[in-house]
Amino acid sequence: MDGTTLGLRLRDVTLEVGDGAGKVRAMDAVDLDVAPGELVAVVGPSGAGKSSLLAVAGALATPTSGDVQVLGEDLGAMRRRGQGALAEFRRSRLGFVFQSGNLVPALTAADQLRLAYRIAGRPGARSFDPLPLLDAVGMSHRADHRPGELSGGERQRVGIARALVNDPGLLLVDEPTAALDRARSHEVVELLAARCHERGIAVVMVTHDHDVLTHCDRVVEMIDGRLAQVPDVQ
Ligand SMILES: Nc1ncnc2c1ncn2[C@@H]1O[C@H](COP(=O)(O)OP(=O)(O)OP(=O)(O)O)[C@@H](O)[C@H]1O
Repeated sequence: MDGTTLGLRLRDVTLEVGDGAGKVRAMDAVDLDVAPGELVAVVGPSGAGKSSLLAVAGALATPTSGDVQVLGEDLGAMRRRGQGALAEFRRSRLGFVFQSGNLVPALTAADQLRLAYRIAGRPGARSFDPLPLLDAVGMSHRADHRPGELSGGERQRVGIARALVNDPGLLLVDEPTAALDRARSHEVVELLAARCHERGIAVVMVTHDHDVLTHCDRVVEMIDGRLAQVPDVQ
């Protein structure tokens, strides 16, 4: 990827969901650029279209119109090559972090990462060592713990490490602090920002938590499907 390739580029993206009288414009003429190594927060009221934006950027939803480029790849063109191409792109180039970690209950922290590595189709799955990544999120001492034996903040940190196993170019993060207290929320978003800046990952983070915006490079607000920059929210 050259220096000018954006992590995410949305142009005039509209997404209509539902049918007939229930049809809703979840995204309305949205433009957004996210550079490599930039953490952009998306705020806005419930139902504004924030999750829809993540779904479109993550190739999980097809926009009604407009252009979506991820890491220089046109998702529309990729979709025309087939769902297999999109799924492969998602597995190999994108990372997702969900509310409360979304971990597999039966697996240890280390095995969560091993499984993700295998699913991502990375080479040498047998010899993959999850410890450096767990260490990077301050969790190597909990490598053998299952999610039920971890705190909310610890689960979220494992979720972040898991999202990084495929070395994603674009990380999509949905309400990472929803289950956390204030101190843990800061810790988790600080960690995301550090990883984003160190590794040059473009990050889009949906949040209701205005406390953590100070760690973000830029904040945009969605209202009724439309996106606006938020000046000086920090
Ligand atoms: N499958 C669907 N069918 C009909 N309407 C939908 C569907 N999915 C989303 N919507 C509507 O699209 C709009 C945007 O939803 P979205 O989930 O993107 O909002 P959000 O900003 O993420 O909300 P929240 O903060 O509550 O998670 C809402 O009005 C929602 O009700």
